[in-house]
Amino acid sequence: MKSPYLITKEEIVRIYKPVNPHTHKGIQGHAVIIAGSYGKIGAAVLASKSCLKSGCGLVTTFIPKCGYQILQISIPEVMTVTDESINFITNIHLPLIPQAVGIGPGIGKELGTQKALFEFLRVNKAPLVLDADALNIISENLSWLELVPEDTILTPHSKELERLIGKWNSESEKFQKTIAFSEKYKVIVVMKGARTFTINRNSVYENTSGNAALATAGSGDTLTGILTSLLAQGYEPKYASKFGVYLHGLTADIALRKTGYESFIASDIIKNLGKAFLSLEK
Ligand SMILES: NC(=O)C1=CN([C@@H]2O[C@H](COP(=O)(O)OP(=O)(O)OC[C@H]3O[C@@H](n4cnc5c(N)ncnc54)[C@H](OP(=O)(O)O)[C@@H]3O)[C@@H](O)[C@H]2O)[C@@H](O)CC1
Ligand SMILES: Nc1ncnc2c1ncn2[C@@H]1O[C@H](COP(=O)(O)OP(=O)(O)O)[C@@H](O)[C@H]1O
Ligand SMILES: [Mg+2]
Repeated sequence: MKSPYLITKEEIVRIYKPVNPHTHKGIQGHAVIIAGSYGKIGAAVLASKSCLKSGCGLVTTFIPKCGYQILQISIPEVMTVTDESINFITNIHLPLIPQAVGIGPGIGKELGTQKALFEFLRVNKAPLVLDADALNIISENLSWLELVPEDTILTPHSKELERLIGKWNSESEKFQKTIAFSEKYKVIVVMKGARTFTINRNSVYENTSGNAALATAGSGDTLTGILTSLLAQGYEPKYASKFGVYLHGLTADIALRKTGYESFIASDIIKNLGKAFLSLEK
């Protein structure tokens, strides 16, 4: 394997498109987050809030009924559409055409949710982020990846990656298998971990921001929201995937002085998104 390209601040500053003063919320993009099940509505809250706080104009979140009040009270800026089922997602129906969709955090693996994911993948045309249980379900149905838009972004942590590509015997085999997977299915794989690598076909990019404070519940759910927001704003997946992981890591680098490693939580990622964007302005 070639040595990875580093995702540096200089490159991200070139990718970053500051907000046009004449824009409006319709132009900023409408993102959809499909997330949550009973006991894991927090994943939907975190993904939705990070999505809205990363610059898209509108966010609609699709959740099972049990999450309705939680979501509306936690984030009044986000619109909510509920499934007919109370505890988990069974039938994804969206009253809009989204500019991007992020699906998977906290959805679980109930049979009804698996069917709903399949039906959704069959009809969806919007740029897509697949995370968490969406990946776990797809691991058992890899042919479903033939349904997703080219350059869909997958964000597995190492266990989820193993479910997708199978076990590896060395680091280099892990990269080889992930590159082959990215090529076969024409997707971008963000291999999350203490070091995060973005694999786009045979190109490997290593993120240079972030620290161990990110090792906390919901940290990946917020990354899904950030990536979905960038896609909804029109960033191409090859740029959104690098920009998103860099911004996500940057929030932890900014927050660390105040929170230390121990008290940093996923909500601190969201809280520091503003400072992260500001630090990219020339
Ligand atoms: N508030 C909420 O609503 C929250 C909801 N959430 C939702 O819960 C669902 C389950 O998600 P999950 O990721 O916790 O479970 P799972 O896929 O079994 O993986 C966990 C196992 O993987 C391993 N592991 C190895 N390397 C790793 C790494 N770098 N990063 C992470 N793990 C790594 C490690 O195993 P070990 O190394 O111990 O063998 C570990 O035991 C999912 O839908 C998610 O969105 C969460 O976001 C939390 C907040
Ligand atoms: N030690 C670490 N250093 C830097 N980043 C980390 C570290 N541990 C975890 N992360 C980052 O935190 C996020 C964790 O994602 P994930 O495991 O999906 O969390 P969750 O499912 O709880 O939301 C990933 O972006 C990962 O790269
Ligand atoms: Mg996760």
